[in-house]
Amino acid sequence: MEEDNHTLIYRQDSDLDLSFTSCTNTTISSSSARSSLARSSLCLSFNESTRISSASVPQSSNIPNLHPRPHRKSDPNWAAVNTAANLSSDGALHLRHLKLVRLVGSGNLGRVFLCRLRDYEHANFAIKVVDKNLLTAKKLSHVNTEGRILSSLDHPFLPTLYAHLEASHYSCFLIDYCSNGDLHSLLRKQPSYRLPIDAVRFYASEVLVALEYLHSIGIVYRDLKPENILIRDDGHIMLSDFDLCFNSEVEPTLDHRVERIKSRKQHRTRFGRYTCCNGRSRKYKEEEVVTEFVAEPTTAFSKSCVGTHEYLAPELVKGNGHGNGVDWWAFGILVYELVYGSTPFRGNSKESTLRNIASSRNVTFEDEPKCENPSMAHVKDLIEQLLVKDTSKRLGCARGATDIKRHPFFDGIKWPLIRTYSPPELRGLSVKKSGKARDGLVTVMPKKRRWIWKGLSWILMKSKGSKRNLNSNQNYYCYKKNVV
Ligand SMILES: Nc1ncnc2c1ncn2[C@@H]1O[C@H](COP(=O)(O)OP(=O)(O)OP(=O)(O)O)[C@@H](O)[C@H]1O
Repeated sequence: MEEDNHTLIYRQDSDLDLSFTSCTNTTISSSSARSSLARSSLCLSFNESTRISSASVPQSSNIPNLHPRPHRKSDPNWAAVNTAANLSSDGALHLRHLKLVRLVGSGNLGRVFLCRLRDYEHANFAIKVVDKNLLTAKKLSHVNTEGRILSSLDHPFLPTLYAHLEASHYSCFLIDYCSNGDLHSLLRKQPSYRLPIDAVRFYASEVLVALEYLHSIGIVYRDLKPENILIRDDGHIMLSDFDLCFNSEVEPTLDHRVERIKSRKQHRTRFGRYTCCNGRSRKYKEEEVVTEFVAEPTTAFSKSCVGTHEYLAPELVKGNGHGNGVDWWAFGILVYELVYGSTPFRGNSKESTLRNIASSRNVTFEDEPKCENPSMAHVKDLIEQLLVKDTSKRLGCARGATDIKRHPFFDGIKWPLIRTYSPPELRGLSVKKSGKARDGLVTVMPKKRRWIWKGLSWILMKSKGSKRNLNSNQNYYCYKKNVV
């Protein structure tokens, strides 16, 4: 048994719970079961032997020790798991501590069950059970990749690995349970399979932040699609399925960019009040140096053909090697699908879809009645900039999410506060209110509080005596370099 503060690795099969097999006939929960139309991921190995990046091959089957997880320290699920482990005679979590509730789905590698701790009914977990006897060496290496990556994550929009249990020929990962199923099933419940534009912005923003985190620790995800975006009970997302990821080096930088801002010049009057020049408001263009944190694995390189047909980037289809850009292409396809209910290059067969992606055909949008909503124009522009076939011109490839966040489609989003935004109200989505959520994506603060915040930030700026501010693009999560 190995244990650190956060993960308990069970190594003995003394309490092997054979209900993994007996549970398979249980009905799949409708909220979390994946729709039968879900698209399966593709993993071709014909290219892999030649020039695959060494970082993409799992070096060992061992899950490394976890780094501290500052963002989930106060998570009550951790407390429940630790309590169960501490009460055990050897201080370890075992399969016997868990009670399987029902099967929620099956994938390429294994089955996922909803489970609870036997002595604590209030916390739901998902356990992914992999029967290693049934897997080929290639699939086993995917399980190892998934385990290594899960053990390195610490982000609200990514799963927390509470325990990795090895029992006989089963490998089990205990992670967060997402009661609202996946975004693909949710999309199927909407009229014309489309989401309202504000809901698109909500999910796109959360996915963007999750991808930003993965890239900042050198992980290229490669399997972005609505099927892999799970929805937690509070309505926020959790990306899942890390078996197709690959690792790369990443060199973080702090970039300085000059931004022209509009401001109103103000003078202090002798009465001590603020007023505008000549009593009228005048706009001045000012320049401000904005410091941005950029950590994008621009040197990532792999030749394996993995992903899901409709979401594959052209460079991946052509098989000459690909890097970080495949995730930004897939992000463009995702946004398109959320807006239009289908993917832009889909053909009558998988082959014709691949041909459309590899062709020089650009993304097109269906004719719509004239729409007054400026967000529609913005979202189309965002999609066009992401679905650029030439990676050197594709938005995100050079500086990652930092550039994408500045796109007008995301105007008004306060990135550091993203977790506090209320999820959209959608058919088929049942959200447990935490009481802390803000209403709407672009929350307007009461006037009095706005002024207090402005005052505070002015005082902070003065006290630092610096002309350079970090703008809202800065990353607030704990950055870890090459932890995987
Ligand atoms: N944490 C979770 N909470 C709720 N449902 C989950 C969770 N993880 C997975 N599922 C569901 O279980 C099913 C299987 O998930 P899993 O990740 O094993 O398969 P998959 O995504 O098909 O994997 P692969 O793409 O490797 O075949 C999916 O329908 C998924 O929606």
